[in-house]
Amino acid sequence: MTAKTIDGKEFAARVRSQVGEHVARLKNDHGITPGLAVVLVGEDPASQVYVRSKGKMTVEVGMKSVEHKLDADTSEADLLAVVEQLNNDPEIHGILVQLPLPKHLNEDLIINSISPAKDVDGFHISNVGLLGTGQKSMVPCTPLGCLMMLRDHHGSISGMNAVVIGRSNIVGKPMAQLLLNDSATVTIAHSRTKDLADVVRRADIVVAAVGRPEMVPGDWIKEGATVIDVGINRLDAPEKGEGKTKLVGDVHFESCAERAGAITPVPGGVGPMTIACLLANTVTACCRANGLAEPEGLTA
Ligand SMILES: NC(=O)C1=CN([C@@H]2O[C@H](COP(=O)(O)OP(=O)(O)OC[C@H]3O[C@@H](n4cnc5c(N)ncnc54)[C@H](OP(=O)(O)O)[C@@H]3O)[C@@H](O)[C@H]2O)C=CC1
Ligand SMILES: Nc1nc(=O)c2c([nH]1)NC[C@@H]1CN(c3ccc(C(=O)N[C@@H](CCC(=O)O)C(=O)O)cc3)C=[N+]21
Repeated sequence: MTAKTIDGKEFAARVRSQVGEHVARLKNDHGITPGLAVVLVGEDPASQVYVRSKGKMTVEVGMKSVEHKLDADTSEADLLAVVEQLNNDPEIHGILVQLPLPKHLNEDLIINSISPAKDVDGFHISNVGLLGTGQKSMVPCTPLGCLMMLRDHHGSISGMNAVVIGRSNIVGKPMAQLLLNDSATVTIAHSRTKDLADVVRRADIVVAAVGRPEMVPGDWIKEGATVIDVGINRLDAPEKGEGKTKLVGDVHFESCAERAGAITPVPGGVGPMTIACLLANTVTACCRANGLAEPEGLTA
């Protein structure tokens, strides 16, 4: 079997155009412009890539975009003050604090200082709890993007065997929760999992969120399975020229594509969907803040 490549770039463009329509309606009918604030502390290169394309796309869909770039040695008190100011700013509906934060800052403390209603990353403890109990919440963008692609491809994933490789709070765990809420049978694998190959071989859906370049080989993939590759790994690519780099995922694309039924590429898969879902979450947050009907199809 040769897999269908799920075009995340194209899917994300569709989601963004839906978001754009909602933004236009909010402006025309209610005089409201959704606003998204991104806070970046220090200069993590992966984060910078993300912040750059995010800012561009926020403006493209007609939303207000605010960026706070703080020095790597910013104190916890100063960062908390920035978050507090954004919490109280009526023109800001979504707040994202870029992770990872420099070591001297307590990530949990900072994340939980964001107003849950503005927590468009869905990382605040009350959003995590709401998602875990199947209540309306802000849903983390990367897992939400993965879920949208799975629903689009399969219609329903009810009863399917899903394996999530990785158990981080930002990807693996919320991904497993969303799959479970859609009635998949979910296994979460991690670095202590025994016989990972055999675990993955049972999966109808494989979501790889490990952070290890091309770790999942094709011979782990059940014939016809759907493979969602969350990994973003930047490698040196001397074959492209001196000093050049390339992005690869956590799955070995060519060999997995030979066995899978469908697969997401890197780049152009989950990454663009993450940003589209961030914009979708900001519109959702804005509608909720104003007591307006929220967009359909853009939430879990
Ligand atoms: N496309 C996008 O929008 C996004 C992409 N990413 C990418 O997704 C990947 C994962 O990110 P994130 O969840 O933050 O990463 P973390 O490093 O926080 O988590 C990685 C997880 O993978 C597990 N793991 C590590 N090695 C192995 C192994 N050999 N076998 C099985 N499991 C293993 C770890 O297990 P343990 O818990 O036991 O240590 C851990 O649970 C990265 O490549 C990241 O760049 C992240 C966010 C957004
Ligand atoms: N609070 C917080 N929320 C996040 O969601 C968050 C974060 N911190 N820290 C960093 C990770 C990483 N992340 C990416 C999002 C999009 C792409 C993306 O669009 N990637 C493009 C490629 C971009 C390129 O060419 O470099 C693609 O896959 O096609 C990548 C990575 C969000 N993260």
